[in-house]
Parts: sequence; C-alpha cells; structure tokens
Amino acid sequence: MLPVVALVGRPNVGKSTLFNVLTRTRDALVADQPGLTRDRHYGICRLGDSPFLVVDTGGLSGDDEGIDGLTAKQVELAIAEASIVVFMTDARAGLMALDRDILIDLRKRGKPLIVAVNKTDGLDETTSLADFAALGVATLVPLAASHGRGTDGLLEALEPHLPADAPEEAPSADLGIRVAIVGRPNVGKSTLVNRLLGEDRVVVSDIAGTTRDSIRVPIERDGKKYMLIDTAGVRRRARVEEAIEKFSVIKTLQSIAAAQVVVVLLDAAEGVSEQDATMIGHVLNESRAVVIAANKWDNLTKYQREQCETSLERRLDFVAWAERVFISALHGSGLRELMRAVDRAHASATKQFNSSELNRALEAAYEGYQPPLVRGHSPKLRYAHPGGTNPPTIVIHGSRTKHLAESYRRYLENFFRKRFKLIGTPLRLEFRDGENPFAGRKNVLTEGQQRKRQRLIRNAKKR
Ligand SMILES: Nc1nc2c(ncn2[C@@H]2O[C@H](COP(=O)(O)OP(=O)(O)OP(=O)(O)O)[C@@H](O)[C@H]2O)c(=O)[nH]1
Ligand SMILES: Nc1nc2c(ncn2[C@@H]2O[C@H](COP(=O)(O)OP(=O)(O)OP(=O)(O)O)[C@@H](O)[C@H]2O)c(=O)[nH]1
Repeated sequence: MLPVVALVGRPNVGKSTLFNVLTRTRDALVADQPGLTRDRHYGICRLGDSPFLVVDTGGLSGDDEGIDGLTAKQVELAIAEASIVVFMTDARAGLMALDRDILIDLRKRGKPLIVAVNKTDGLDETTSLADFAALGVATLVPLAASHGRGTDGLLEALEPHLPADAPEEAPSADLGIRVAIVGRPNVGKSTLVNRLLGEDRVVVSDIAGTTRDSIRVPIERDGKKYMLIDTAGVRRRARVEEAIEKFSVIKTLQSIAAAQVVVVLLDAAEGVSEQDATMIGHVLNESRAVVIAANKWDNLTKYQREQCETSLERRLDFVAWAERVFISALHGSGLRELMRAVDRAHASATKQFNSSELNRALEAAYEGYQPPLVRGHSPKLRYAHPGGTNPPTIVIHGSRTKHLAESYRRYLENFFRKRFKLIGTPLRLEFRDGENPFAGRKNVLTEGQQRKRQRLIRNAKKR
C-alpha cells in the first residue's frame, strides 16, 4: 500500500503549489492527452525508489461553504489514512487564529505532524520559523514552494514517517495477474467481485477499520489464475448512503498502484461521468493496463445502449486503445469476455520487443510517412530499441526529435500499436538525440549481429 501524506492548511498558503512541485514528474505520460481530466488533489511522489501518495486536502478551511459532502468526506478519509500530516502555514501572513484552530483539530486525530512554513522567500528564515514555534510542533520546515525551494528538507522530514511500501510480489505465474476493479460508488464492484468469486465461495465480510490493508483474493476462471486486488468489493453489500461514505479515492489509487491490470467499471445507464474519466486518468498516470467495463447492461433499452456506446466513444477518446466490454455483473454475462480482455491487456503490457522487429517497424513507419518540417527543422529517426515493459517502452534514437510534431508522435504510436497488436496498455515512446546504440558495448558481435549493425548504419545514413 502506498503511504499517504496529507497536505492541510488555510486557503492560499500554497498547498496546490507544493502539491504540483511534489507530483510534477509523474505527469509525463498523460501531459498532453486531450480530453483527460486531471485530479488536482491526488498525486504520486517518489522518495528515492519509494512512491507515496500526496493528497492536497484543499477543503479543510474551517469554512465549509461550497464544499460538498463528498469532498469533505474525502478530506476526512485522507487524514484518517495519512501516515503523516503536513500542516502548511504562510510565513508572510504569520501565525493566524485559524492556523491554531486547524492545529487543535489535527492534534485530536493523533497523526504525526510536520509544520511547513511556506513563502519564506525574501524573509529571514529563522525569524519566520520562530513565529510558528509557538504551535509546539517539533518539526518545522521552511519552504518557498513557488520557487521550488525547501522540498528536500521536507522530504527528509517525511522519510522516517513513511512506512516502506511492501515490495511487489515477484511476477509469478502461480499467483496470477493482479487485477484491480475500480469504479464510482454503486457501479457494481461488489457484485462483480462476488460473481467472479463464484457462488460457493465464502465472502470475507466487512473490512471496516482495516484502513491500511487491501485484500487479495485469488480466483480461477477458465483454468487461469488471477489475484483480485480488492479494497472495497469484497465485503457485505452496504446500503447506498454508507457506500458513498466509504468510497475512498485513496483506496482506489492504492489498488491501481498494486495492480497490473485495472478494470474500470462504469454504470452503463449513466455513461462516462467526470469522475470516471478522472479515475482513468489516474490509471494512465500509473501507466497501468486498463479494461473499461460498462456494467448493468441487462438493465438498458436498445436506445440506452447506443447512448452508452456513443458516450464511451466521445468521452474516452484519450484511451481509444482500451478495450470496452459490456457486462452484467448481476447476471454474470460478459464476464468471460471481460477476463479475456484482461488477459490481452496484460499480454500487451508485458510484451517484450526485440530490436530488429522494432527497427523494421520504425523503418516501415518512416517510409509510410515522414516527420513534417517544424519551424524549418527536419527531425530524423534512426533506430529503435526496447526500453522495458509495464508499460511497453520503445526508445527511438535520432536527431532534433524535440521538434517532432505531436501528430507524428501519435502516428508512430498508432503504427507500433497496430504492428505489434498492442491493446489495453499505454505505450511509451522515448526519443533520444545523438546517441549510438553500439557505443560502449564491449562484447564481441557475432557475424549476424555485425551484418545487422552494418545494415542499420547504412539505413541510418540513407535517411
Ligand atoms: N511568495 C510566495 N508565494 C507563494 C509561494 N507558494 C505559493 N505562493 C502563492 O500563494 C498563492 C496561493 O497558492 P496556492 O498554492 O493556490 O494555495 P493553496 O493553499 O492551494 O490555496 P487553496 O487552494 O485556496 O487552499 C499563489 O498566488 C501562489 O503563487 C511561495 O513559496 N512564495
Ligand atoms: N441491473 C443490474 N444491477 C446491478 C448489476 N451489478 C450491480 N447491480 C446493482 O447495483 C447496486 C450496487 O451494486 P454494488 O455491487 O453494491 O456496487 P459497488 O460498486 O460495490 O458499490 P459500493 O459499495 O458503493 O462501492 C446493487 O443494487 C446491485 O444489485 C448489474 O449488472 N445489473
């Protein structure tokens, strides 16, 4: 489970600014996906190799106006789940009465606390901190978030409070593909999980209180093993109101982080909501494979089904590569297709390329359509090699690749997707300029490799 750090403070002290600084690096993959809704409140940050979840609570202002119940609830949940709370204050404004009130409230929750004193730029640090020493919190960290200063000190202060994330299970075939089922309250997650478990299984009852645990449920379908990662599904079916109270964005994010394939469950009657799109955005941020399942299909008229299909097409064009399946968790229909889609997504996410097939594909793509001139620059693409899996990554070497038009990057992505039949997984293309893939290689090449190398170099020169 990803440990959680909650950012709390009065409005305008700089919480979102700090949040953006901390989570910035994680946005690369989805940075320019049109149509994708970002979540400004939840992001993942890394401390060395250990990821943790940062939650910008934004709403805990003492002024509940304009904050809907669900948001306020999410703030409560964030603090309840936090390993540590960063209480942010404003050095320019000094210590305010509302700061004291918030702190009294936070103390009641018994969480470890750090006071981050922001906006210290241009001020004397010692003097700024002294003002806040009156709060009686042991750790005071000076920050200038908008200048990106002080975050190292903050991370250092956080470190001892962040429990190390359990190491991911070895990707063992015995355990099966790790599948998370996520979705808004009431879309049918519990029904689906129970249906996949089979009627005869004993369902683990309530998990209330086990805030830091997720339940892993091994299942077998059509002779294949899966490990369902469940944070909400396996439990007694709650009444709707309770369910909404229990819905936790944090738990959803933790499931996504722990899974290999994420099934995003939608209510077919309602089409794709803002919250659904945001959830898919989180899946992409974590580069996970994804299957979109429209549930309660049994309940729909022909007209409603068409409506649902149109909504999926329009609102989810940024994940056009994800498979859509139409299911009824209640009646058990479409589940075989769902699990096949999970298999395909997993196979694509773990696809291992070899360099020669990549180079042949790159060549074919290049011949089909060459990068257009951008401000007089003509980018060149020379050779490609595999860069890893989960998500599958292709590294392309060339020159002036930063001038590659976005449309050309998309063209390449679609070309590779089609060629390698990649479905249900993000695909990462990395561009590098002016590097020789053979530089620094000490081992002697075989004859075949030498011929291949000559061919690559010839082709590269031709371009
Ligand atoms: N001088 C200075 N200004 C800052 C710093 N950090 C943030 N600000 C400014 O403070 C203002 C508020 O910043 P936000 O990050 O929006 O504050 P917030 O706490 O998220 O505010 P709410 O969303 O209202 O809760 C913005 O104008 C920022 O540019 C800083 O380190 N120094
Ligand atoms: N008609 C129909 N109803 C369904 C289907 N799947 C679930 N439901 C109903 O939808 C309601 C909510 O189902 P749950 O499985 O509790 O939904 P959930 O997503 O786990 O809800 P939370 O507990 O809020 O997370 C229940 O009344 C289910 O019977 C389906 O395929 N068809």
